[in-house]
Amino acid sequence: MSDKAKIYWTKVDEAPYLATFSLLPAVEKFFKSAGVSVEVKDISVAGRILASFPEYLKENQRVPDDLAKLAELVKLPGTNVIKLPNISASVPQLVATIKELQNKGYNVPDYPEEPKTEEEKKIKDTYSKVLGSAVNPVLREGNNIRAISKSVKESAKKFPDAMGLPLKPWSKDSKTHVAHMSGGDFYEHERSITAEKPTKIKIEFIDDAGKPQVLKELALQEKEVFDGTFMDVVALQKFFGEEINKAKEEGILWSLHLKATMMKVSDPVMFGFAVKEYYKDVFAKHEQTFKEIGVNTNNGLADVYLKIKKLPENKQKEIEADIQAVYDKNPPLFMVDSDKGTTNLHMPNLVIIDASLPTIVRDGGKAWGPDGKPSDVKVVIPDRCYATIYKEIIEDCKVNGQFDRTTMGSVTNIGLMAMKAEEYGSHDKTFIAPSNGTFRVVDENNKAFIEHKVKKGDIWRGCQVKDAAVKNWVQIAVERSKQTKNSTVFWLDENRAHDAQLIKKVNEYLKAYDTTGLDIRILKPQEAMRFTVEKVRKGKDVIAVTGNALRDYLTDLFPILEVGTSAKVLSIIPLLAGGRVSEAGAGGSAPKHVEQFIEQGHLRWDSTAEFTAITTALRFFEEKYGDKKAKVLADASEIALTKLLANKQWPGRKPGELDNRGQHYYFIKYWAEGLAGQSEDKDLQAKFLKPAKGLSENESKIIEEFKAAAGKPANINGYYFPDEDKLALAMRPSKTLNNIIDSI
Ligand SMILES: NC(=O)C1=CN([C@@H]2O[C@H](COP(=O)(O)OP(=O)(O)OC[C@H]3O[C@@H](n4cnc5c(N)ncnc54)[C@H](OP(=O)(O)O)[C@@H]3O)[C@@H](O)[C@H]2O)C=CC1
Ligand SMILES: O=C(O)CCC(=O)C(=O)O
Ligand SMILES: [Mg+2]
Repeated sequence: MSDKAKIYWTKVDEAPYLATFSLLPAVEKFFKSAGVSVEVKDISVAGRILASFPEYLKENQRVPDDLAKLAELVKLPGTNVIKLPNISASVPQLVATIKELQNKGYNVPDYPEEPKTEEEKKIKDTYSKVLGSAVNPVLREGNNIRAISKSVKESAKKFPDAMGLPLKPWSKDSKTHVAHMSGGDFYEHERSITAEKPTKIKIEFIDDAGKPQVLKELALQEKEVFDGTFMDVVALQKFFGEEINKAKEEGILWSLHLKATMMKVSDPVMFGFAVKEYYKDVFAKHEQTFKEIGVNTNNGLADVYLKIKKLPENKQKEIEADIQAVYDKNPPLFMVDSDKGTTNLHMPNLVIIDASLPTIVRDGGKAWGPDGKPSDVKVVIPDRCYATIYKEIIEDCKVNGQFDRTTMGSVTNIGLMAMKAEEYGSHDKTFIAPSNGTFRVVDENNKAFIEHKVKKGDIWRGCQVKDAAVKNWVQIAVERSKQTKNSTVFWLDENRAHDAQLIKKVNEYLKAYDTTGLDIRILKPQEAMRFTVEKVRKGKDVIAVTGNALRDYLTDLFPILEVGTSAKVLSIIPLLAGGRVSEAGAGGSAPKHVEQFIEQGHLRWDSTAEFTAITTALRFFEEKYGDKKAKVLADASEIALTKLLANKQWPGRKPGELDNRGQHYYFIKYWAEGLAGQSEDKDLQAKFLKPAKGLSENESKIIEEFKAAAGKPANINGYYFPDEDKLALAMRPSKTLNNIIDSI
């Protein structure tokens, strides 16, 4: 194999980070046997913080900026990355990571929430680049193909209730429903243009006294789409208030579903308004105190609990009692952890719409209440751009009942996200109106093509999509449609300004292909959901071609319904420059799994997604360079996964059951057996004969060694920045297995 044979493996956070310590040592050995080397790149929150502040660290504590390096690499033609899910950090997560690093002797600066000096402003600015969705938009330099592989789908049909949690029945009289705004939202205010030629533009704010301020200058490429919109926060808060009252009358839980991680500037602010509204009696009574101690509602109720620690005990008690009184008056909140009293409004990163909505649909419209019991729930999704898709599927379930994993079809997603498309590019173009005034987007001649009159506090957001990204997205959609002959739906709404621009492009670019005999259509998101749900209920497969946010939403929703978890999804990003990113799954980093691992020594993280990413990364070498060894390795890894699924060897939820480490063992065993059993490549066959024999003969011994280590707390001395020596020991408890792997 050529010297290009390198795979970049990302070091991330939480459960997939832990899992890597067991899986990667074996993967490195297998890859090496085909001449493929593995280079680990650290994109964890802790790693990114350390890389951002070299001047604060001792020489031996400094680390390279791996994300910046990867950002360059994904723009080169031969780059092959295996990307695992990483944290898109909220402020509370960032602060917790900083604290952990400081406690371990890394002198990184505190996060200055309200910077006063120039130095503090600089620090906050640096941290803002670590916050939120800071990795994915940078690495995803291509559009996304997320699908469920045949073997995974087959296995879900065979074992419908054993993969993830089972689907629960819906009742026709479920009171669960989606509530969204009817005006004043991003949907209503959106304005959009397509640049006819390369154009320099400015986003500016002019206050009511006429004083202008330039917020951002940027250059649009030819045929690039730019849109601007805003959320009227007075309307938003009024909407929250009304829906809180209605949920009380309806006797159901109140829940809020946003994407405060990916939409790191706009959504925490919206979240903050919900906190202020739900706990408004507390905020009214303690307004002055909260101001003095610097409570920031965007960080959730947890920030109140954190900041009141500065107050005398009796004052703390009074505030805590006032918070309790709110629960007696208001509808019960959707809970994140009812045992610990953690609510939906505790922190902005706890309930994330892509993962939270599917579980409500999966659970028959029920969500956990403060009493620890499942209950009907009001699902509040303020903005209408995407709320209607969930409305549609929930109403459909009330009429047609729960889906059936044994018969339902599959939804593949072709998601637009290349070149920071749509919401991904909005972070540095989102602004909170500093006063009443006007946001204007002007061209070189100072001619405004977008103008929004706003009130103080309104949230203004700009997005872009480059023409090359859209062209590539249409191309992938057509290719997939041709390969599968499945109905292919572009989820675009002609009544949304941005979508109207995209519809023109899609219609134009489709003309370049012979689409005879294909079913390609453009439907509004709500209608697209109706169409898709109807098809999948009949066992038909559908291709959903969507923008960035719907990519995110649908790639958790359908996999969770179809196969129990988005961890079993195959994600490939064909990079525009010619390389490939194989993403592990479509879900996140499962923080609850880490908690369980630390407390009970059981890691329930399912690595199916990593296994599929291993295969697709190897296939890249096969497809691009015709590499035979990579092909043999890829074939064997695919067969290994099929065997693993046929034997139901994925992690159970409780200690004593197979966990992530055991799952890795079986994958490695089958992979080695596959290589030893094939004759396409004699070298590989010879190399794996002995390890395959060892892995097979020692099965019961290895499983015993795993069992001996299970069920006890795992001391890894940390969460965001654990002791990696301890972690390696905890994740590799079987000496017998380690010896076999080390001998390869
Ligand atoms: N690609 C990326 O980089 C992504 C990163 N994220 C980040 O992940 C974090 C957590 O996000 P959250 O919204 O809680 O979503 P997650 O997908 O991490 O978790 C939701 C639930 O899904 C289940 N789950 C997810 N992955 C697996 C797996 N591999 N094996 C078994 N179960 C799994 C778990 O269910 P149960 O607890 O019932 O076992 C988990 O609690 C956030 O910091 C977010 O920013 C989120 C999405 C994508
Ligand atoms: O970038 C992020 O914040 C997470 C994105 C996500 O959830 C996804 O891509 O599925
Ligand atoms: Mg997602």
